[in-house]
Amino acid sequence: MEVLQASELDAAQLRAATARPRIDFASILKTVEPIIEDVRVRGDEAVREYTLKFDRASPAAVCTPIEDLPVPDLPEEVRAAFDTARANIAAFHAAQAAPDLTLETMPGVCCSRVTRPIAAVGLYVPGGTAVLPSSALMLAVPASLAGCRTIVLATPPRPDGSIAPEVLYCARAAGVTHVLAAGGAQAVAALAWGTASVPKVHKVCGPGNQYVTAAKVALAAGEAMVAIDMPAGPSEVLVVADAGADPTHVALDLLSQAEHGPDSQAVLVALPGVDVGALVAEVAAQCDRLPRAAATRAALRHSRVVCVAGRAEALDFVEAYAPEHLIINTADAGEWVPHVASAGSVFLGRWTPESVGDYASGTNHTLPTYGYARMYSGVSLDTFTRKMTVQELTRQGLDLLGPTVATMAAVEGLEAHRRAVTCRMNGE
Ligand SMILES: NC(=O)c1ccc[n+]([C@@H]2O[C@H](COP(=O)([O-])OP(=O)(O)OC[C@H]3O[C@@H](n4cnc5c(N)ncnc54)[C@H](O)[C@@H]3O)[C@@H](O)[C@H]2O)c1
Ligand SMILES: N[C@H](CO)Cc1c[nH]c[nH+]1
Ligand SMILES: [Zn+2]
Repeated sequence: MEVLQASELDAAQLRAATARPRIDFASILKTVEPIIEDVRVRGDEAVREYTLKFDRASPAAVCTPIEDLPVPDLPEEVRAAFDTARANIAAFHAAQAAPDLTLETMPGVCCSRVTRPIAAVGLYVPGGTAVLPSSALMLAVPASLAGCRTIVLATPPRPDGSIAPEVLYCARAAGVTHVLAAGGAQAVAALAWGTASVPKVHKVCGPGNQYVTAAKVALAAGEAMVAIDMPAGPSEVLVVADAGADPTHVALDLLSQAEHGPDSQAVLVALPGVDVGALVAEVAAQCDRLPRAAATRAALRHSRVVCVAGRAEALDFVEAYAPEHLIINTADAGEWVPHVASAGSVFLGRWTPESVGDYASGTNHTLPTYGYARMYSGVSLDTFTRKMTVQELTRQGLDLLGPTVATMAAVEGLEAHRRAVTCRMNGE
């Protein structure tokens, strides 16, 4: 891990210090666009072919109603863990439901805002390098709570064509209606266009690798009439540590996101008194013990340590980086939050490893990466709903508001707009 001094960085060096591993979006699009078009034209047949090509699997069916899939038999301990996580995620997301609102803006002019579920949604659960049943919970629990009727979960099948039983268990428990045995751009395209077996959805949500993310962005910008949640790409973490932070805790927190894959990134912001040399050595030593050491080491190659003079400099760097996950491992962690503007999810104090949010505290782990935490929120109940406004005027309300509307319509030269008002007011 490269070690930098925040105070010595000029503007260009700061940009470099906050940069993520470069993604050649144009070249990924060149791969992804023909897949999207092929799935639009040939539907399930194309999905089958790409699944064979990229995942070396031939599932019995491309997409299956969940009730037709086997009920997975998992060890009691694993079921209990999934059930605890699901309960916490459900509790935190159910509490996010905002009441409808009604306001009389002028006498007799009544405006309301009501919430409606998105009828059909697609949930992408990554499965290329690791099976992520936790992502099934993070997506399906809020979709189900929001009241989405059709919930299609897509995930790459295993080599024998089946869906990982852990994903299936979480999908069933959380209210998924269909399972699409496909990953990558072909899965996202099948969800967005719909095929003979895959119900067309209105929104595709969930994290994934560069092909998944590029397909989501390309489809949302095209003719498929589909929305996406956000660009949720390779996982990343920024840890702020003070001299009192346990070096092993800090090292493992950094590694917990680096181990997601070679394109992940881990950044340590070290406050005065941190023994940076010892910490970097601890990261390397802990990394060597991991089953995914090679991929993790690759992620560490573009990870870095930034030494800061104090809280203000640390916060400036956090803002410039806008991390997906922000861990504040300091004695005064609680005092930092009011000063943090841009992070996907924040983990405070000595006893809050990022892993708890990845799995089971109740917050959502589907979060914006790559600096998108500046403008996107993570997945929540809102991800699966729309707000619809409603208005009703009384005769008195129209008399009061009508002249304003008629004048504005006249300014815009839209005569039918003006007369729709005046004919009601005075039969003009
Ligand atoms: N931001 C978040 O909230 C969040 C949450 C969980 C995981 N993640 C990230 O999700 C990612 C998961 O990636 P993954 O690869 O393990 O699984 P994935 O399911 O996203 O991707 C696997 C699919 O990629 C496609 N693919 C692979 N190589 C291809 C190629 N050469 N051409 C075209 N398509 C190809 C295949 O179709 C395959 O099914 C990781 O980067 C992880 O960090 C992010
Ligand atoms: N850290 C990932 C979100 O960026 C989510 C995850 C799933 N499993 C473990 N971690
Ligand atoms: Zn993780």
